[in-house]
Amino acid sequence: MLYQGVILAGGHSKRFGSPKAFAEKDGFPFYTYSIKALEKHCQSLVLVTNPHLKKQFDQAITKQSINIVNDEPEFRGQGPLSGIYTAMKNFPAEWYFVSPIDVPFISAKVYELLLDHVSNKYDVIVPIVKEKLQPLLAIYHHSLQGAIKRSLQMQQNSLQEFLVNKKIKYVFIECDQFFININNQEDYRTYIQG
Ligand SMILES: Nc1nc2c(ncn2[C@@H]2O[C@H](COP(=O)(O)OP(=O)(O)OP(=O)(O)O)[C@@H](O)[C@H]2O)c(=O)[nH]1
Repeated sequence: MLYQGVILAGGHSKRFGSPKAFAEKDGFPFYTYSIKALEKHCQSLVLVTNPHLKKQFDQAITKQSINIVNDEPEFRGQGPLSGIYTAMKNFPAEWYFVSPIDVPFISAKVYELLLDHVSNKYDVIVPIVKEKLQPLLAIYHHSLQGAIKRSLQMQQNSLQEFLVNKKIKYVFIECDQFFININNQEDYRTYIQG
């Protein structure tokens, strides 16, 4: 089975104040933790970003095995769904292992737990952590590509809303540390420097 890693890196880090993919934990930029977690399971990785950040990623990531692309122009700036769609359109695979770039405590273990549930019965395998759905760190089946496209065409950009009526396997995960999400400077002080 072909597994494609997708790193969502097209956000503008407005709340953080500077590109958070390049903020560091223990001397390594945040995005490297997503690469590390996905590399263990995926034959190929794509980082989907925006034209403002692409050059910075091109210079920082030298591994040939990691593709760096912009969101499809027709859906640019429409959020994470646009990144997932771009990966599905340009990098054919059966399942897409998705990660954001602002979860520097992420581990390959999370995908290992989700992978156990991969089955053609489902469209998406999504973690639930402390009763909260985590759709940015989940596994998506390629058959969703058309539905994602239609949703984006209608400007329905919410990932949570997109998942309504999809065949979802919810995977309850105890360890919430993996999902710590750095959105602003206060999060950074609390979780990274604290
Ligand atoms: N490819 C792609 N990724 C996106 C897009 N919008 C957000 N993301 C990514 O999705 C993840 C979650 O997004 P947010 O937490 O809202 O990050 P953000 O948009 O940079 O942050 P704010 O500007 O503060 O809302 C991050 O990894 C972002 O880089 C987009 O339009 N395209």
